[in-house]
Amino acid sequence: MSDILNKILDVKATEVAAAKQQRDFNSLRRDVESDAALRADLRGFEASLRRSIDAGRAGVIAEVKKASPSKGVIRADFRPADIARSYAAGGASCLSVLTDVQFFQGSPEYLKQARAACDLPVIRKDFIIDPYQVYEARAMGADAILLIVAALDHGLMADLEACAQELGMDVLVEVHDGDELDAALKLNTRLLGINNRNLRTFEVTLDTTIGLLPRIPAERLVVTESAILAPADVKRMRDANVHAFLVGEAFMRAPDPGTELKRLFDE
Ligand SMILES: O=C(O)c1ccccc1NCC(=O)[C@H](O)[C@H](O)COP(=O)(O)O
Repeated sequence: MSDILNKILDVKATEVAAAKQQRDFNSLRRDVESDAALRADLRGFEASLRRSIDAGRAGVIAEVKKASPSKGVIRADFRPADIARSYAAGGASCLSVLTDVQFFQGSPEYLKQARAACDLPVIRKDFIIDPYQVYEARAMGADAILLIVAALDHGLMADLEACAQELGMDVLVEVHDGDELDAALKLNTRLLGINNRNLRTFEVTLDTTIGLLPRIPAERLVVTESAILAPADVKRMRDANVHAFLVGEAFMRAPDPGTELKRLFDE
């Protein structure tokens, strides 16, 4: 069965092959590793989330997302730098910027623009299947990458994690069910995303996060992802001891995303 995740992964394989034709891996790697300014320019993604939580607030990864496969165009008037400034003013801990072009109408340029407009650490939100994309992520300024367990076998996922961590980036590993959780817990990263959206069917339920919580060791920092739309959703998660959130649509549909962030998390 060819679902949306498989379609996206097929396109990613083609994109990576084309990118390597434009610029080979060794050249990209040399440039990233020899750039002293880039090496020094890391903002600490996990550290920023933990600072918010240690201060008694929610850790909010605020997403910069124009469109998605499940919802189509979400924000037609899409200005990443303005959105980033609004999120920073609204109290976000970190940004998530979609860099996928074909399915989310994102762009690496959007990541650069958003990061340049504020002091927040940024995760490259894309479908990473090759070390080449990890180096690309750092080259565009990313402080963290997302690894989706449903898209990767364990050996590759461990290699991608090692590659990101060698470059000083944090890794958010994303799961949706118990088997994926078992695989994710074999990685070193402490950032564990639970996606409430099934990436194959688009169904959403916050029960996904709640159901997996008892199996997660205390040292992991759980990030609940997708379908957080109202203060009641935030309360439900915080009552269950989940204090880190990745939110896109609810903010992107609001006239001022940072004001909506405050409304959702301060009410
Ligand atoms: O959102 C989709 O339609 C989608 C489809 C296929 C793969 C991934 C997809 N979304 C990525 C995300 O998980 C969300 O952008 C992120 O968690 C924020 O979700 P939301 O707050 O519901 O916009």
